Amino acid sequence: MTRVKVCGITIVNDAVLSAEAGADALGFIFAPVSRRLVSPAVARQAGLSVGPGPARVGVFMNQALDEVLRTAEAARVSAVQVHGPVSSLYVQAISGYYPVLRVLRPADLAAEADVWTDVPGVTLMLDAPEPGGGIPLDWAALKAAFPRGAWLAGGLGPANVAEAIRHLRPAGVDAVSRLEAQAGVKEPAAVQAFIRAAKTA
Ligand SMILES: O=C(O)c1ccccc1N[C@@H]1O[C@H](COP(=O)(O)O)[C@@H](O)[C@H]1O
Repeated sequence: MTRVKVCGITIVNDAVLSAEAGADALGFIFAPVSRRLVSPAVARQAGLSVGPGPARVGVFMNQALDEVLRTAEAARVSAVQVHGPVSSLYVQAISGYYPVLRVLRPADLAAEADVWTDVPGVTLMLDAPEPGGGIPLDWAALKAAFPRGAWLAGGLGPANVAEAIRHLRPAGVDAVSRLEAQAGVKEPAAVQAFIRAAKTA
């Protein structure tokens, strides 16, 4: 069954409702550019409030390695998601401490996907060039190159996630924009419908 990540949690109660709806992972964005920026303290409290079930993923973009590790520790996340043009050494360093979701854009696939094939602790995720922008990828065009075991993000929501899964059979799906009432605030019905649609696809 496809695993489901609900990203951009900024409120403890949104973590609880996502976990109750069946989310396998919750995303906490620590990239300062994001409209869904959350503090490590709130992320930590949210993690404590959902019990041992869902993974807690810290999301970073173009941030220094020591900042990533310090923030992840303070927030007590269980995995780290890495966006941006960082080196493989940077990703490998983080994977010594946390399972990593390494996010690539379709344009990066040819150069970078093979680097991470069968590397323990690193899982690929395909996302649109503008993370958190709500723009879907061209699933049909990606089909031939989509790496086995990779996750999919980019403009996914209740209305299109089943179709995306049918095209690419990702190991997991991830969404933000289409699950929100406003930036950083979840729309409970959308979260529930997204998880239901992904799990039954
Ligand atoms: O959502 C953000 O603000 C964000 C900022 C910086 C890095 C990642 C961010 N979000 C990631 O965007 C994708 C999906 O977004 P959407 O569903 O297309 O809106 C997902 O990987 C989030 O973790």
